[in-house]
Amino acid sequence: MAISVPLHQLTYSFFSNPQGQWKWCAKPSYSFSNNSQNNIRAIKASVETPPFPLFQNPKLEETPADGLEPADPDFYKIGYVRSMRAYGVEFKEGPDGFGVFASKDIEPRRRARLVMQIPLELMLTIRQKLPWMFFPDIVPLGHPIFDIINSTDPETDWDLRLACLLLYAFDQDDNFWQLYGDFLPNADECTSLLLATEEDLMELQDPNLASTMREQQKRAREFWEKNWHSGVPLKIKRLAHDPERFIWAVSIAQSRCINMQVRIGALVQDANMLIPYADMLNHSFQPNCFFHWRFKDRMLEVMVNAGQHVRRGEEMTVNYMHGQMNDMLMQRYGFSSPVNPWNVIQFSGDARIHLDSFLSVFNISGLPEEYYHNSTCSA
Ligand SMILES: C[S@@+](CC[C@H](N)C(=O)[O-])C[C@H]1O[C@@H](n2cnc3c(N)ncnc32)[C@H](O)[C@@H]1O
Repeated sequence: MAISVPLHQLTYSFFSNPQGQWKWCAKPSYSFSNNSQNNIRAIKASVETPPFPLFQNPKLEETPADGLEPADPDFYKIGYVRSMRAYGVEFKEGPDGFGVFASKDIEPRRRARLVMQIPLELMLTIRQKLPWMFFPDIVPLGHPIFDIINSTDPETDWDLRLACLLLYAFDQDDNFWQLYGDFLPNADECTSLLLATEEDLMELQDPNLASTMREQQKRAREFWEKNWHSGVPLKIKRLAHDPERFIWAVSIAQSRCINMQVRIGALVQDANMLIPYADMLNHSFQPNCFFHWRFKDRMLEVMVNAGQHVRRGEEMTVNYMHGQMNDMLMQRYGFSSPVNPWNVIQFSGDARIHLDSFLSVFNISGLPEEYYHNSTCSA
């Protein structure tokens, strides 16, 4: 797992791309190398063909024309042998980290179309309400991590709880997340502001967001100090030797958690879930995909919208947040969107007429659309 890079050795920076999007990153670019041992995300394609037929894996090229790197075949294999299925999609590394791309044209259909299925067994899941419950049932009663998770508030501490479960899963022999962890962003790749230094937070030029992030960092650090003190048993200690490791796990939980109402057996429950493969979908306010929980088979399905045309090579996306402004996107995921519709000042039809008539006094009329937008939209 690529998570032990000491934070103080890194240079973090905020940068905006030509589209006006703000993003925080420990390094301005990714390292395209296949070396998970050296804390570098494994992404390089090999020329082996995966031994399973359902994946329509693209023919791997030495230098991809689109500048994106196909995922390591192992990335598919570890999920496939445990019943994850994907149809007509491929995972590639690009400017926003891993993303999911169409490997063939998807013609518009009257009904939504299935592209991925991920079974419950591969997910890390914690219920939001007491009695708390998690899947898969990997934490034995009496294990001290059980007590640590149990000491939290299920409604507010979902991120701390998921972080504990994730760290615990990494430590379990033969647990799927031990393998999947190699494909998660490490501390210098993860854009979460939880990993930002004080200097970086000052650069935000948003005192509210900066102070929220400081509080969140403090909360995660204090939780680690309380539960990872020198007297804890080794089986707890080794899950997170330092607070940076724990804060990294919280940032993974925050930036990848999917909240869903799932029915498992007779229980319908709100759950916080880390869902492998689905968590590689990047965000768009005009997404072409959505998530669907399939009760019968207890699996998450990623569906392409009805009527949606997706061309080969196009990115598949979901909408992470409805009705939230860029500061919320920054807080949770470490990026903002220049086209966030919730950062637009809402003028009612009348208000806009009033604005136009006010401006006409100054001989200004017919302002381009962007002048009606809130100029503070980049967090
Ligand atoms: C759920 S993960 C998606 C997979 C991720 N790209 C990866 O490499 O593992 C969410 C993270 O992806 C990145 N991301 C997703 N959508 C993005 C977007 N529209 N613009 C910039 N970064 C984005 C951010 O770093 C965010 O914290």
